[in-house]
Amino acid sequence: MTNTTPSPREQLSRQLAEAVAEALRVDLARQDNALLVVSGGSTPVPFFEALATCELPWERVQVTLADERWVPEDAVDSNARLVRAHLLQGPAALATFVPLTTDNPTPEQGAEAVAERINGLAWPASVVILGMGGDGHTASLFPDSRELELALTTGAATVAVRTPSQPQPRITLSADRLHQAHRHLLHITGGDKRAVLARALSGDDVRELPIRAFLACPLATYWAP
Ligand SMILES: O=C1O[C@H](COP(=O)(O)O)[C@@H](O)[C@H](O)[C@H]1O
Repeated sequence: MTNTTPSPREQLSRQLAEAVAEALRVDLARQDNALLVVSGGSTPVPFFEALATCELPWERVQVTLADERWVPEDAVDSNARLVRAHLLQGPAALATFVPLTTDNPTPEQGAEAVAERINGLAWPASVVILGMGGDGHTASLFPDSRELELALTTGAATVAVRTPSQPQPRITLSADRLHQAHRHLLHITGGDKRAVLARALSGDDVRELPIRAFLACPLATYWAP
């Protein structure tokens, strides 16, 4: 007999998907469109798949990313590719997806065009779902990024980011733009990330652990082992 009990991570993804879908429904009851900002990486895949099955007027939902590697959309490590493959499926394919890259060779050259595109969306976002790396980065706000200070302080929508610890240049939504959302959720899994979050909660230096910039949003944490 096969074991059909969902794993804690699957249960977490389902709970997160239901919470996000309900938040979108609430906002869509009083406005034409609602914007969802998602993160990339490996953690959100089961959440994307669970959200894609939720009943929503998807044609009124807009989706964009908290950050992106400056790679072609069909690259294996493209967050846009991940969203298209796992979230924009079935009825959810009717959502409007706005990616964060252009054909320009660098994010510095493309950032303005991306900001223009992004500014056409239904801000403030209904929900921002943040991820977090083992170094305390969230979106592409990395502790070792040259542009961390700029990304934390600018009023612009996007910032091109160069980070010694990362192989590709990136583009990120600014902290200001992310802060403007109505709701902030953190989706993380595993003991290592729980320990990083505990460390973040016990100090206040945002440059050491950039996730600290969002702890007081308030930030609802979805964690599973
Ligand atoms: O680089 C990134 O990493 C974080 C976390 O990724 P994960 O693979 O540990 O889930 C993610 O939140 C961010 O959007 C992504 O660009």
